[in-house]
Parts: sequence; structure tokens; C-alpha cells
Amino acid sequence: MTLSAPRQLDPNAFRTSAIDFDQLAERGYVVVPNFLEAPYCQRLFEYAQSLQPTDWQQAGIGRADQYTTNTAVRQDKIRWLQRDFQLESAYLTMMDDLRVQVNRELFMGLFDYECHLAHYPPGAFYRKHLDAFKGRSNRILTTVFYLNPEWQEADGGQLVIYGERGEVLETILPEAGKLVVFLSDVFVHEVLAGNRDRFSITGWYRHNTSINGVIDPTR
Ligand SMILES: O=C(O)CCC(=O)C(=O)O
Ligand SMILES: [Fe+2]
Repeated sequence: MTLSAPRQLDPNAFRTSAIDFDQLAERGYVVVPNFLEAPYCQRLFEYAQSLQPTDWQQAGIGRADQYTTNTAVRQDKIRWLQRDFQLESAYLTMMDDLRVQVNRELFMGLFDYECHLAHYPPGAFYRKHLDAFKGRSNRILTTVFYLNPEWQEADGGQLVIYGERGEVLETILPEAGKLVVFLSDVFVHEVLAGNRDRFSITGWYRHNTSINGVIDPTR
């Protein structure tokens, strides 16, 4: 009997599908199912699952000295991605390529990108919020990428995006490979409680507002 060797994936070659930039420009958000090929999603999913409790931290709200953990608002655990870890670096490279594309297509002048893995245990949620406040933050564009294969409607954990008048614009299942991109200071959104462990990578493209060498000062 011959066992086939596990397919080698080159983390420097994450292959992604195209984004509808017109839709992003017109509506301010876009949902891209199957943004990343399944074997790469699976690798990221397995990686997230393999992390130990000490690799995660309780998520907080706000930045710098306004940082607080408030489990009444959000209950996920996070891990900021770093270049030191190969797979994390591959994801960062993929998203930096996307940053360059967005700048080319939409002239957004996005300067850098930060992102974290998020783990929502069963029952965890993130109440309605904005990721940035007009003129108060350098977070411009939010990206959410989902890692769970075979996520069903009955599993819950949807991302709900609201319009200006509080109406529901989209209810999005967190399915492996799906990427959601939206303007950080425009769309109120929330994560509904689910009944499975839910893994994702949330990130933000930012403008450069560093002053005197202090990146993202608290204002
Ligand atoms: O996981 C999601 O669907 C959204 C997460 C989110 O809103 C956030 O981390 O700010
Ligand atoms: Fe958010």
C-alpha cells in the first residue's frame, strides 16, 4: 500500500480570488465567499485549533490607555499575528497584497495592516459596535476572514451588518474561506452567539497618523 504524502503547501503562495472593487466602492462593503483556496483555509484552521491557552489573550475594547476588557460587550479570545510565525506571516503577506490592490483600485492610501486571530467559544458574542469612530481612529477598512469548515445556519455565530437606520443589511455565516471587507467607521455590526468554537482572523487597514514616531496615538 502506498500512502500519498500530505500535499505540501507553500505559505508564500496563498492563492486568492478577485474582489469586486466596484461593489466595495459603491456600497462600502463586500462579501467574498471562497476568497482563499480550501487547503490554505484548512491549514489556518488547524493552526488556530492547535494553539495553547497561553497563546491567546482576552479581547479588549479601545486602544492604548483606553483599553479595557469588558466581557459584557465581547467574549472572544484573540492572538495578534506576527511575522515570526510562518503561517501568520503568510496571512499577513496575503493581506498586504490585497492592501496594494485596494490602493491601486480605489486610491485609498492604506498604509499598513494589523490583524488578530479570534476564537469565540460556544455562547460567546460581540455586541453591536463600530470598529472606528469618524476622525478619531486610523482604522479605515475592516477585514474578517473565517476559518471554520462546514458551518451551518443552525450553528449561529453570524456576523450581522446594519445600515444607517439600524436595518439589517447582511447576515453572514462564518464559513471557511469567506472574506468580509467593510468601512470601519460606517457599519455597525455584531457577532451573534454560536454553538460551536468559531475561529476567524479580523484585521484593519490603517492610515498613517503617527505623530513624533508614536504610532496610532490616543486622542
Ligand atoms: O468575527 C466577526 O464576524 C466580526 C468580529 C468583529 O467585529 C471585530 O473583531 O471587531
Ligand atoms: Fe468589529
